[in-house]
Amino acid sequence: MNAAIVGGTGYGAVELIRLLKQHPSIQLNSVISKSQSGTLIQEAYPHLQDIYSHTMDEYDIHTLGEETDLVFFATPAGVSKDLVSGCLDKGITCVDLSGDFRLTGDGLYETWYKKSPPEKSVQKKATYGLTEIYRKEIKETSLISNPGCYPTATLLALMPLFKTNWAKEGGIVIDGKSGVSGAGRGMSLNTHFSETNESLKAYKPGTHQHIPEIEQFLNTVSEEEVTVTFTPHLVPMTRGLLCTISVEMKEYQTTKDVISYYEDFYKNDPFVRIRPEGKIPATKEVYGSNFCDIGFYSDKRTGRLTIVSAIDNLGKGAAGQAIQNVNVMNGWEETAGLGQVPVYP
Ligand SMILES: NC(=O)C1=CN([C@@H]2O[C@H](COP(=O)(O)OP(=O)(O)OC[C@H]3O[C@@H](n4cnc5c(N)ncnc54)[C@H](OP(=O)(O)O)[C@@H]3O)[C@@H](O)[C@H]2O)C=CC1
Ligand SMILES: CC(=O)N[C@@H](CCC(=O)OP(=O)(O)O)C(=O)O
Repeated sequence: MNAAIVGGTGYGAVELIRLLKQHPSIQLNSVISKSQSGTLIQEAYPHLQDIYSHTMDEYDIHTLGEETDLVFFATPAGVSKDLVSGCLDKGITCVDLSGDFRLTGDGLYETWYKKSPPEKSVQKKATYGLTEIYRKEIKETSLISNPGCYPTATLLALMPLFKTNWAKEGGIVIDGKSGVSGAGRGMSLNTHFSETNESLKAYKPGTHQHIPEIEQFLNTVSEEEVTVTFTPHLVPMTRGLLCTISVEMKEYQTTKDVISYYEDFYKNDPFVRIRPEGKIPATKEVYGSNFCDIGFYSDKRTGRLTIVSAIDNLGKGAAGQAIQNVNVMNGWEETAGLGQVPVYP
């Protein structure tokens, strides 16, 4: 299968290039760059010398239609929503890493992304690519809306809990922490070295665009309406994302019982690793991989359950999960191209 990546010089694209190099059934035949078409990717990323040796292309739907079966959009919000339908018309499968197709409720995308929404007819074709939860739907779609990084870690931690009706719908507190690559490669005052190094800061409390995404999908499995308090933090590390989630339980369950339920829930999912009692995951333990590691502590004293979920924001949080979804869509081994053991230390 021939694939193209749009947004060629961004971090998501570069992670896709790294992972696709190991994929047995996908041939990368075009890296499309708005800012640097005509140049070699190694001009921007010397580590990719001899890894992808064609010059980067301009976006041209006719060439894509003739040469490409699959397009990954690794572009900022607001780009893919206008390009995807042209690809689908030509029979090209699309995987969108941005937030353009994730929010389905009326007015949600405009409110949280401050942009005009995608055409409803195209939006309807999108399937949310949280692989472990929507595998059946993913098999039947040609447009994947890949989840956000914080929602991936949060929903994998919380969906099982709401499916079993153990948690109260209110009072969910999510403390998210991301490495700086989560903000992409573009330069900004917020992310440069002296602003982030030796510092830890919260941003967008209560207003982050991933809040409606988390609530929308939890609401598909909860009895009553779920609301979440989500505060992301920027951490002075390159990669990695950790969500520490506190939930009020309807009835106390021991940590052992919670773990045993999650182990069973994810027993056929090669990328979700449930930690044994007393072991809480760290971002270093998933670095460079497609794993989501989840640990638990159930507090009898407060009646609250703490869930800690760790991913690599560029792996399971973006490019890794995008490839996992393509594997599922094509009936390939779900782990194809994704066998990387986390880089440690
Ligand atoms: N970084 C992360 O950890 C995660 C990112 N995402 C999402 O994935 C997408 C890509 O993220 P990331 O790679 O980190 O972002 P980057 O900012 O690193 O890269 C995005 C790339 O898109 C291209 N681009 C920028 N503006 C436009 C435009 N107006 N039209 C077309 N192309 C444009 C540029 O590449 P060029 O000029 O070469 O075309 C740019 O480098 C985003 O939507 C992001 O929110 C989702 C989960 C995690
Ligand atoms: C550290 C950092 O800035 N992370 C980004 C991650 C979100 C993202 O990638 O945006 P979409 O998934 O909505 O497209 C942020 O908080 O906005």
